[in-house]
Amino acid sequence: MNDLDPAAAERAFRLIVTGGGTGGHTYPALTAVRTLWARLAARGQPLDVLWVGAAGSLESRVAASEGIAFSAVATGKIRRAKNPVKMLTPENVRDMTNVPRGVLQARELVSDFRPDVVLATGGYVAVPVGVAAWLCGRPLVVHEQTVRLGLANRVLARAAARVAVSSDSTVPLLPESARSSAVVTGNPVRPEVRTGVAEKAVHALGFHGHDPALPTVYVTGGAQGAVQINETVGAILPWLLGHANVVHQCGEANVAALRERAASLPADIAGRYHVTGFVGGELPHVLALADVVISRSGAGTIAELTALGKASVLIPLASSAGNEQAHNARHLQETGAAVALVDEVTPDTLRAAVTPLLTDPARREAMADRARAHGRPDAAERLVDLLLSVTGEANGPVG
Ligand SMILES: CC(=O)N[C@H]1[C@@H](OP(=O)(O)OP(=O)(O)OC[C@H]2O[C@@H](n3ccc(=O)[nH]c3=O)[C@H](O)[C@@H]2O)O[C@H](CO)[C@@H](O)[C@@H]1O
Repeated sequence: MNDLDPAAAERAFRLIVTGGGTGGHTYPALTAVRTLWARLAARGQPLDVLWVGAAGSLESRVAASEGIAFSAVATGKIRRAKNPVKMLTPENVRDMTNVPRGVLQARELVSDFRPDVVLATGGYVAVPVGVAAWLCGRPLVVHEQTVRLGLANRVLARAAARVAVSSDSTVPLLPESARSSAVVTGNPVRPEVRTGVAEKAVHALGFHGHDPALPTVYVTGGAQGAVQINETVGAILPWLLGHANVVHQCGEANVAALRERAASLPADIAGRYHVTGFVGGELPHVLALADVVISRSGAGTIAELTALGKASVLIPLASSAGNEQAHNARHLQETGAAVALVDEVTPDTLRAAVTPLLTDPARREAMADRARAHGRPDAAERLVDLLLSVTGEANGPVG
């Protein structure tokens, strides 16, 4: 057990965490909470956590399943348009009024809870909570998962005591006033992601036709699935199954159509194809089984693929904020750590990108090693160091 001032051991460390909307913002927050809990437990100090998020959201479900106290605040997504007048849609006007309402609700929560620190991991809901932290003079740590700052974090970076970023290349892109408070921590990956066992995936998925003599391709479009990836993979599926087993995560909304399509595959290869809407608790095992991953390039997925060292073909979501998924994919491609299919995504370009990775194991392993060189397995620990280091610092107008 580490040394700790006895007075501090009696008192719980108080954390408000906010962020969500997607897995990319939610899971790093969860990983930071778990890592902080373990760090404090090792020195005999309890942790009190309140997660502030949107009602009915992914983060509310994750907090409930982890036994973390949760409070909802109003939040609004501002839909951007090139012409500012076009932003005055009824949805935007309603959502704009939600933001000040959310700030008032969050200010009450922060002032009642009196956190030692507030951690914001992005998403629209983080804005009112981060602003409330600043208004109440509580230290705010912002964590950014992507190379380019998301909109919520661009707003909050100016109010933060520290801005934790996932890549060195983010620092020059920060607002000038936030650069001196930037710390490169990396993007925390859920610890269980590194504990997968390939054989367990075959069992957990009921993937009875899996051929252990062939490599396995994991196709994933993020939590919702990606129609573009589903269609492009679908067009080369009979060819792909001639060379590999395929686990295809396609999004719950698409699973029925893809299963119907799979029913017409020739019998000798059909067993090598496993399609599923969402990969839940078995994700670590599926990643362990995968030799090649075909995926979107959201920051969470990239952090996992680099932490594990996986060869991948990345097909970025073209409409991601600031085109950051394309930036993520190109960033890895520059060092041979992935193949980025950015401009021309067709069955032919996908087949050309995947072929050498399936037919040449040495090439695949070299790419996996270069991907691993980008990984930051200690990201959660570094973020926790930062949370503990700002405790007691004054921040904001009343600090
Ligand atoms: C559409 C959108 O706004 N995307 C953004 C969102 O990504 P989004 O959250 O969609 O995607 P990420 O790659 O960041 O994270 C997805 C997470 O969900 C997990 N997963 C996925 C599928 C599945 O079946 N099971 C499962 O557990 C992945 O392993 C990963 O941990 O936030 C990221 C982080 O700010 C951004 O980089 C993305 O551009």
